[in-house]
Amino acid sequence: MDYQSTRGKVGGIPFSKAVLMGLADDGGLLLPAEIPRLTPGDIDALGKLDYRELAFQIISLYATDIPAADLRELVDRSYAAFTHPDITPVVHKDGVFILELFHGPTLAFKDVALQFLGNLFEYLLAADNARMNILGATSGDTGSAAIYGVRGKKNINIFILHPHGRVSPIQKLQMTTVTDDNVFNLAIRGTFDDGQAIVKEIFGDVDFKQRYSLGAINSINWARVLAQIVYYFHAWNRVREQTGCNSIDFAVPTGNFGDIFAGYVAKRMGLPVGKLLLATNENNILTRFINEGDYSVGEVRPTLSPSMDIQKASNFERYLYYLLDGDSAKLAAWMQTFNETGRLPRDEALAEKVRRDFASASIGNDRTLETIRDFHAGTGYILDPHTATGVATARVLAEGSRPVVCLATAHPAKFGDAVQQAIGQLPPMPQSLAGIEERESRCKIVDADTQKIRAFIEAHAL
Ligand SMILES: Cc1ncc(COP(=O)(O)O)c(C=O)c1O
Ligand SMILES: N[C@@H](CCOP(=O)(O)O)C(=O)O
Repeated sequence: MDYQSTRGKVGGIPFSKAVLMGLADDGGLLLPAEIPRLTPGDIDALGKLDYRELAFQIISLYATDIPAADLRELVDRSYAAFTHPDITPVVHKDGVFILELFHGPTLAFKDVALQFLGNLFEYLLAADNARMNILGATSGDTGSAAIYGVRGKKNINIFILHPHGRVSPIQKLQMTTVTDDNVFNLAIRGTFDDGQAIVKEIFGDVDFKQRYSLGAINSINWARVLAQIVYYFHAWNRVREQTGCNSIDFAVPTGNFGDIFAGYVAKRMGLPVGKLLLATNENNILTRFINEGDYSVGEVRPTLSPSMDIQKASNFERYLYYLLDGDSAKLAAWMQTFNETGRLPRDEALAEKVRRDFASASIGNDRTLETIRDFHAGTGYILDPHTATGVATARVLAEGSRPVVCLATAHPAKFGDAVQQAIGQLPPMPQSLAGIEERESRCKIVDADTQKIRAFIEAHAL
């Protein structure tokens, strides 16, 4: 399988090179040259597999230059760090299916891909005795999952930018209490969007990128999206076993559009998905796009679901590529317009096409709290505030004819303040967080300034 850029100037790249490249060298995002289409028989056969074997089978379709035995070992090792035997179990509560994606080391869905990506980087670098300096931006969860994925690994340093004062206290501690020599946490005076723009700008300087062998752990890296496709198949199998349904909907709390894009790819592979229900918080640019065709950027507002406090959704470019039927020239022009004006041209015919696959709702803080409260009162189950936006969206938008799977993207213990506000008690603390407040912590506060970040990397890179 070869990879090509959404902007059309980079192509014919094998999987392993695409993983190391991260952002395409023409500024676009890498996509597989084609999305494999599975038959209903293939999908039934996948339904009989456990999570590790399913992951191996799906990833094999795209990672065609990694020998099968090596890939199997990478996958097995990546999911050994999960605390639930089903890796991403599905539970049935109050009429919805909850896909629990938070049983990895840092208690958010990011672990599913970043445990794998950390091991994959190590494997690819070892083959050439090479080094890598990872640069990533986080609104709270990617950062710690990436750090846990590569902490202490030889030949890798990691630099993570998070928005100062805009992540939850536990999210911050999960990042900053990892004091291995190869980990550098930078709290920027700005928003996640500022951090992501800095990362893209630095990756866009191809000389700098090559000189320091920069690696990407954000969902601009195709391997992230790839590993996230797996749990859509897994959830389908589990729900089908229980209900005998013919198709399902997924409700996905969304910020950078990586997770829901993985669901879109699963649908294109043949998974019987009815609608992808996209949940946003007050940072609702994607909801406005889906419902009104209006893609215009606003201020990033702090909310109770801080990991979704994003306006410029990186992976949206990958989706636009398919929406524009692979017209790279038009897409490149659109992205330039967006960068210059903060908005995309309105196109009602395209918006209509979008609504065949997606429906969306924007869930404010009050509704988020109300959903956590009601769900807890009815079931005893505690939703984290991100998952609550998905459950609320499912309640508003589900058509009733198909089961809905809500992606539980984080463990509630990461967002204790919001949970306490909703139900008057803190969620139970998982063992992995015990004593985290007492651990030594390391973080540098910096301006959201590309030159300063670049200089920091130069001074600390491998
Ligand atoms: C807990 C949580 N939920 C939802 C999201 C949104 O996912 P995505 O950025 O892939 O749209 C994030 C951040 O990525 C997150 O950390
Ligand atoms: N919500 C994310 C934002 C970054 O998204 P990514 O999927 O592109 O890494 C976070 O928690 O950092």
